[in-house]
Amino acid sequence: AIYQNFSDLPTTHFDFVVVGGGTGGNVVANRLTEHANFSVLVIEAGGSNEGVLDTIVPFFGPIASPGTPWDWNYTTTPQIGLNGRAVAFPRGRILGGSSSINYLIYTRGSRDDYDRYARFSGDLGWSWDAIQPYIHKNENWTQPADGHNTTGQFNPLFHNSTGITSVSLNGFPECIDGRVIKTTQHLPDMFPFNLDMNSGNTVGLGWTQATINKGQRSSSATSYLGPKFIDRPNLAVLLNTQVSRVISTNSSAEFPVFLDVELSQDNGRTLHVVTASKEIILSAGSVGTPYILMNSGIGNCTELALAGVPCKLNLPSVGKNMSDHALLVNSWFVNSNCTFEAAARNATLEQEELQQWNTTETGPLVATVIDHLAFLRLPKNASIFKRFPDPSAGPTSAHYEMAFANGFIGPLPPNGSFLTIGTVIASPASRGSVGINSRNPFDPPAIDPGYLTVEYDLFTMREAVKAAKKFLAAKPWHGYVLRPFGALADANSDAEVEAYVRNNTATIYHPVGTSSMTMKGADFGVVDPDLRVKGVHGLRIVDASVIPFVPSAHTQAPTYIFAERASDLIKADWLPWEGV
Ligand SMILES: Cc1cc2nc3c(=O)[nH]c(=O)nc-3n(C[C@H](O)[C@H](O)[C@H](O)COP(=O)(O)OP(=O)(O)OC[C@H]3O[C@@H](n4cnc5c(N)ncnc54)[C@H](O)[C@@H]3O)c2cc1C
Repeated sequence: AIYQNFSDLPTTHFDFVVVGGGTGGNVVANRLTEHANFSVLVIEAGGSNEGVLDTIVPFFGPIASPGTPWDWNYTTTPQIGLNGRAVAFPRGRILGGSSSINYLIYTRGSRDDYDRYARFSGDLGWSWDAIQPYIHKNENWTQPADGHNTTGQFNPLFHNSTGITSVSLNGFPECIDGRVIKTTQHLPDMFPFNLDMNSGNTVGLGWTQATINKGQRSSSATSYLGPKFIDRPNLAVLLNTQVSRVISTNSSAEFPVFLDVELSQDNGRTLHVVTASKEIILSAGSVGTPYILMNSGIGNCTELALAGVPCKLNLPSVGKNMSDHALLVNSWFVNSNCTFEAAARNATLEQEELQQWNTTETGPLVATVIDHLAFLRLPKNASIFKRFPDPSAGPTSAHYEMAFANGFIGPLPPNGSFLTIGTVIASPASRGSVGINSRNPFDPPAIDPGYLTVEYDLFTMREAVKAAKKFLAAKPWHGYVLRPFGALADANSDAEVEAYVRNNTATIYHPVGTSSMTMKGADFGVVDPDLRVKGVHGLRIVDASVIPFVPSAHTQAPTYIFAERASDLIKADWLPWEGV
């Protein structure tokens, strides 16, 4: 059941307490409550996702954040690599977490990404081959909303309908689709067509797959906590409740045991405690999880002391090692009346589209704004590799990504129709952190993603912009693309492109690694390969923060995959006789 008020909870004692009802947390809550003997409480800072239109209509993904009630509304620290700019850093604050406010793109990552996780953690269970059952447990492949013929747009060999979260191709064609695909035929060496970037090989250009169920967003709230599951008697979900700390009952012991969770429904004025008898699962995401650890005295003791927080366990990697995907939104004026702007500049048409979605769940609003993605590699002989090692996981991972949209993304300029190619550093070398400045857990953390602080990343984004220009110089775009929009118009020489990159780059919202998994016994990292927090008992982490390197992919599917395996690891510890 779902509870709004702490005082309505039938008990304050549960087997497992899951902190954060987001992407990873709701997977664990679902899988653990498959066992009638396990009681689970999920604590979520945000409110219900029910009826929140901006989080239901797939096309509205970009307006679900930033600056909305469903976003934590964080801002980064001033970024040296971005000429001192601080940028918005959205994180979902609503049941479903970031899976309720993201852009719905479904990409698993590459074989090399997972094989690197396995090597790095010393646990073969994280390898590409080993995680396949967890992809199946998560994915429910679904027909697109318009029921169109999907032959040639994906490879059915790599999909299945046995899982919980719906995934489909976009259910509405965009007017640029033909041109995008034709360009792969005109420039096959640089932009090869990839029938399915979820096959283990991400490289190439293909059709977007997205977490959409017949025209509606499929989030961890609508899927893992959907009607089939939410009424389980052993599952309780408490909304509008922020966890401030986890508390140990024997902090002087060599191995402190953390089983109490401190929480508040009024920003810290009133504090309550709930208790787990088996484990606390931290699933508060790449910002929330390390921040809860630090507020609990688990982190770099010197830094905790500066913030006035008494240290319980010196674990210096907490909050460090963040890798995120920097994004640059590049737009061009185009000669078309068939872009997003047609409706965005016409209130009547906009209303009709919403009406159509409302009545039949068809039309332009059933699709995410991105119709194609390309994951691409720098040439082997790129000059940067003389000075920097290749940070990608291997040949099936990309160095950079391009995301195609049939219009402008963001506040609309007064005139014109647009084409947008977002360029992304898919395998960045820069690293950032989540830090603590205050002993009040309800104050925001200090988020420093360190964008473009390594020269390799600047080079790669520069080459990505040049690649986008080459893409649009191909024949299919002749007569369609008119001219670059904004500062892109003046970005011609390498130096000018680099200046444009520093002045305009922000994030595509994929931070990972702030509670990184490392080998058992390693003297760095935050969790072991079974995702238990090093040096304590009672705490496990199940969210994107454990992923040691950002994959060559958008990060929701990897988070689901990690959480599905994590659920089996937890069951293996508490139900060993079931042989999971
Ligand atoms: C705007 C945006 C667009 C994105 N687009 C895409 C995309 O198109 N495709 C894709 O694959 N990925 C995308 N991502 C990334 C992807 O959604 C995330 O990587 C993934 O959802 C992270 O899952 P998580 O479980 O780690 O965290 P989350 O899903 O963010 O869950 C964390 C939960 O914990 C709660 N929480 C945090 N702190 C506390 C606390 N102290 N007390 C109680 N609750 C707390 C939060 O409110 C939240 O519900 C996007 C992300 C954003 C923000």
